[in-house]
Amino acid sequence: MRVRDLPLSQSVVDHFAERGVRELYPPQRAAVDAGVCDGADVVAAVPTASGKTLVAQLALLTADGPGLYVCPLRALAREKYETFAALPGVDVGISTGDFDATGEALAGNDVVVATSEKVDSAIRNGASWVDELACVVVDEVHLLGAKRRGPTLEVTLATLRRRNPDLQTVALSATVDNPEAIADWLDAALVESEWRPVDLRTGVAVGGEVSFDDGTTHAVDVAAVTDSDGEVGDGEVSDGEVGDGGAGDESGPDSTDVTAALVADAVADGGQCLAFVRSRREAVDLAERLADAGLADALGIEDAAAAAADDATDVDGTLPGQQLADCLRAGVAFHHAGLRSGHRAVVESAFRERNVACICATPTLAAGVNVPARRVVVRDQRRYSEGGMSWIPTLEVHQMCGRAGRPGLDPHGEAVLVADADTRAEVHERYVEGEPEAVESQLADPGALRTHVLAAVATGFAATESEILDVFEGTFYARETGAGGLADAVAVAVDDLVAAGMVERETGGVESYRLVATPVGATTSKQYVRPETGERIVAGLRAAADLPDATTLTAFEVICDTPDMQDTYLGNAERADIYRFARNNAAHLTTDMTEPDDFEGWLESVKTARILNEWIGGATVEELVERYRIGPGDLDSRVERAEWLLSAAEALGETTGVRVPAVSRARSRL
Ligand SMILES: Nc1ncnc2c1ncn2[C@@H]1O[C@H](COP(=O)(O)OP(=O)(O)OP(=O)(O)O)[C@@H](O)[C@H]1O
Repeated sequence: MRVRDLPLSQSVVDHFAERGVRELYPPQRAAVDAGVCDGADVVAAVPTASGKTLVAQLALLTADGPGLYVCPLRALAREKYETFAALPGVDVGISTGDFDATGEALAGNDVVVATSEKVDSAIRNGASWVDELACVVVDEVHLLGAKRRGPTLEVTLATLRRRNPDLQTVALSATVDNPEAIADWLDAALVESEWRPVDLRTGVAVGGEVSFDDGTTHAVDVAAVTDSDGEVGDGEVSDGEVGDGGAGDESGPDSTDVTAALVADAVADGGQCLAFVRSRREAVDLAERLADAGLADALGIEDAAAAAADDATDVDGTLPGQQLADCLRAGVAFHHAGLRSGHRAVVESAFRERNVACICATPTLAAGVNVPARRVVVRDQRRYSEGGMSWIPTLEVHQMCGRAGRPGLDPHGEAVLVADADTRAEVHERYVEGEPEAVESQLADPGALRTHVLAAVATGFAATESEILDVFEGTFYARETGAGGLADAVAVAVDDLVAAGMVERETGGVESYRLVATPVGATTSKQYVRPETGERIVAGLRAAADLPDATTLTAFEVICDTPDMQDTYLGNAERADIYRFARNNAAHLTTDMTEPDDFEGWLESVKTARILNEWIGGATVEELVERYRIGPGDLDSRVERAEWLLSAAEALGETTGVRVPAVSRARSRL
C-alpha cells in the first residue's frame, strides 16, 4: 500500500516521500485496513520502531476536525511536536509544562501535543478546545500500568470519550500481553504485529560468549578490556540508588568487563551502542570506564566528539557537566534523569548524528526519545526495589532491547543481556523467551482515586457517588473489573475528601444529598495538586501565619513537605547536618521536630527547602550540586515544581484568606 494512495494532500505525500516514506510498513497497512484514516477507533500494539508515528499522523491528518496527541513524557512530546510541526499546512500547538495553567491559546490548532496531566488539567479548568476534538491519539498507552501517570491517563481518556462520544480514539502500545483488553476497553479494532523494520536478535552473554536466539553465537575478547586492577563496576552508588555491581563473580570477568567488551566489539565493527545499567552512578562509572577504551578513535569521530563535548560544556559548568564533556570527548556519554535537559539533548542529538559511540544509560532512555543503535547491552536486569533486589519487568527490558537496529543502516539489531553462569537460564527465560507483562490498571490506588474523585466533583461532572461511578465507567479499570468493583473504594475516597475539607455533603431533601467541592477543594483541583498536597498547604499556611517569623524557608518547607514535591535523597553523612539545620531554624518551620510520623521524609523535605532557599539566595547550580550531591537536572525539576506549588499555595491562601507574604516573596524570587 502506497502513501500516495491514502486520503492525504499532495504536499503531505511529498513531505513523506522526501523522508523516504512511500510504502506503508505492514503494521501501518493493517492500521489503515482497520480504518485509521476513516475515523475508526484503533489500538496498535506493535514493536518499537515499527512506525507508530505515521499511524498517529494518518489519524490526525484525516480526522474531521482538530486532533490531540497525548504523550506520557515531555521529552517525547517535544520530539513529536517537531515531527508534526514539520507537516505542511498543519498548525500544531504544544502543552507539556505539566503544571502551568491550560491555555485557551491551544484552541485553533489542527493538532495539540500534550501530556495526559496537561489534558487532565485543561479539562478541570474548563478549556473549551477539548470539546472540539475529532480525534485523540494516545501514545505509549501501555503506561496505563504506571503508578502515578496511569490513572490520570485512563480517567482523562474516559472523560474525553464520555464528553465527546464521536471522538475517534487511536491508541499506540508497545507489545504487551493483553492488547486485546486495551482494544476491548476502547471498543477499538486491534492491530497486533511482531513486525520490525530491522530484524532483532537477542542474546545472553556469559563471560565473552554470546548465545543468540537465532542459534548463532558470538565471542568477544573480555581480556582485552579488563582493567589491570579489575576494580571497575563494583557498584558504588549514590542518589538513593543501590547496586550490587552487576552479575559478575570474583573469579571471572564481571558484568562491567563483559559490557565493555561488547561495546568495544560493536564499535570496532563500526556500530554504535546503548548500554543500560540500573543506576545513575553506574551509568557515569561505566561511561568513565569506557572513556579509556579509545572508542572515538575506533569509530573515527574524534573531531565530532570534541564538538559534542564543547556543546555539553556550553550548557553549564557543573561537575556532572564537566564529567559528561570529558566522556563525550572520548566518544562516550551517560544519560539519566539527573542530567539537565540541555545535556540530555546534546547526548541524544550527538548520538543520532553518530558523534558518540556509546551511551551508558538508565532505563529511562528506553522509554524516551528515538535513539536507535546497532547493539544494545543490558548489563543489569535487577535493581533495588522496596523488597530488595528484584527483576526488571520484561516489558521494560524489551523496550531497551527494541532500541537495537537502525532502519536502513544495520543489517540487524542486536540486544545482549549480560548474565553469569548462575543467572543465564533465568535471564534467558524471562527476557529472551518471556512475554511482556499484561497492562494492569492502577486506578484503585487510594491516592489516585481521591485525586480523580475530587476532580469529578469539582468540575461538576458528578454530584453523587453513583455519578462518580458513571465518570469512571469508561475507565480501563471499570472495563476490566466492572464499575461495581470501584464502588467501595469511591465511597472511601469521598469520606476521605469530606474529612479533609475538600468536599461537602449538601443535604437536599430527606436522605438525599449532593456532593460539592469546598472552595479549598475546588482550588486544589484547579491548581492540579493532589488533595493531600492541598490539605498540607492549607495547614502549613495557617501555621505559618501564626509564626512570628515566617520566612521564605517557611514557605519552602510547606510546599516541600507534600507528595507533589519529589523526595531529595538524604545520605547518612548529611543527615546530622540537616538535623542541626532544622533545629537551628525551628522558629521558621511550620512543623515541630517531634511531630512528623515520617521523620526521615520530613528531614528530606527540609533538605529540599534549604536547597531552594539557597537557590533564591543566589547560590549557583554548580555550588548546590556540589554541596548537596544533587543532580543538576534534579535541581531544575525541583525549582519547576516549587514554582507550581508556590502558585498553588498563593491560590489556596487567597481562597482561605490566610495571607503569608513569605509565599509570594519566595515565588517572585524563584
Ligand atoms: N513506511 C515507512 N517507510 C519508511 N520509513 C518509515 C516508515 N514508517 C516509519 N518510518 C521510519 O521509521 C522510523 C521509526 O518510526 P517511528 O518513530 O514511528 O517508530 P515508533 O513505532 O514510533 O517507535 P517507538 O517505539 O520508538 O515510539 C522513523 O525514522 C520513521 O521515519
